[in-house]
Amino acid sequence: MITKEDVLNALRHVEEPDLKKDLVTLNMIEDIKIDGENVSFTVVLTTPACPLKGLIENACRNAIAHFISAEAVVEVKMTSRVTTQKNQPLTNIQNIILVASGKGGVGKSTVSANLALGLSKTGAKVGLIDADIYGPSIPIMFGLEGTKPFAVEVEGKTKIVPVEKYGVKVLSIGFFTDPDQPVPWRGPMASNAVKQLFNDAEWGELDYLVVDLPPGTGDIHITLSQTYPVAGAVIVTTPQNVALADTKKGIGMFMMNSINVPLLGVVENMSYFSPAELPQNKYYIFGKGGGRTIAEQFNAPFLGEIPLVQSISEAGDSGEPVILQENNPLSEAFISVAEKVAQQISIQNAREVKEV
Ligand SMILES: Nc1ncnc2c1ncn2[C@@H]1O[C@H](COP(=O)(O)OP(=O)(O)OP(=O)(O)O)[C@@H](O)[C@H]1O
Repeated sequence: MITKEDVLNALRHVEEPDLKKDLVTLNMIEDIKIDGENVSFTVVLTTPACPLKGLIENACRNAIAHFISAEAVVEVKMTSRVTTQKNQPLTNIQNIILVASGKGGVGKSTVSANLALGLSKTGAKVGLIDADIYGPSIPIMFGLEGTKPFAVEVEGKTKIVPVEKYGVKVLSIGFFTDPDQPVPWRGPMASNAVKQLFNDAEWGELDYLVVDLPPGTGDIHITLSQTYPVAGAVIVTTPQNVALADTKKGIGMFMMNSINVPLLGVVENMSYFSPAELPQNKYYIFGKGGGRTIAEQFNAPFLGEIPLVQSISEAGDSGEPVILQENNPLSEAFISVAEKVAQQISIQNAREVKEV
């Protein structure tokens, strides 16, 4: 007769590849049911975006077959509970992800939009803050130009309600400014406006809150990093030397002692040009491999290459980010970036728990 103990003992042989501990020690096994030869249980992953889902499921099946019985009929249910950063004061927001770049125009907003949607596609609850005070482009990318969010009263306080589009809750500094009027932001004024998007909004429960920062290094970066415990920063760069030089400065800022934000990794955007009529051709017009080299220099994960393709810019301009297109290799490239970011956060959170 198979017992729950047998199942747990077998699953002690399955290691979570990123967290380097077995699934039982990590409390990832729940709801074990046994009926004769039928065994079922749930594996609780640390993110729905887990790229190792299939691998872990197979390892569980093999462990039951090997350590209990090859005759057992195994049902593995996969679910997830996103782990949280320690000391997170915004109790309903589990992980804040900053998306930054050394230079402007490298595709930071494009990556932010597709990253938020990629995380949401895998089943996570996701919010997106557009904190790019110099050129908020998220309203255009989400087809939300001219949108004015509602306000609600929550426990006697007025709160802004983020606008929900494609399953992601969005707030942009652009919802509160006139697109035709320049706003001469003073440093503290800009930081306070961005902080309001965090504190004075009714976000509800979020697994991930992606923040599209202004380009470069400035007040907003410092204020946010020092006010909220940020899960980490995703750095977007293009492969040219001029972009890479500024990228190093951007990364350097997050690594300063007073800021100390973990690097979740580097995304190289506009890695090569592929014409629509010859999609298999790759032209490395800005040089090759710069993003990967920078990631290696800072000992950070390389999260992927995104080509320069007309449809990415068209999708952004038309308010439907490219990741929404099914069976498009570009969508897959962005989903892979989202999975790797979620994976890095899980690793980071597991490390923090150990250190507490
Ligand atoms: N991989 C790509 N292929 C084609 N066009 C792209 C790609 N990435 C970004 N773009 C286009 O380049 C322009 C700039 O991109 P985006 O607004 O994302 O950059 P940014 O770094 O956020 O800029 P800013 O400095 O203004 O904040 C947009 O028109 C966008 O659609």
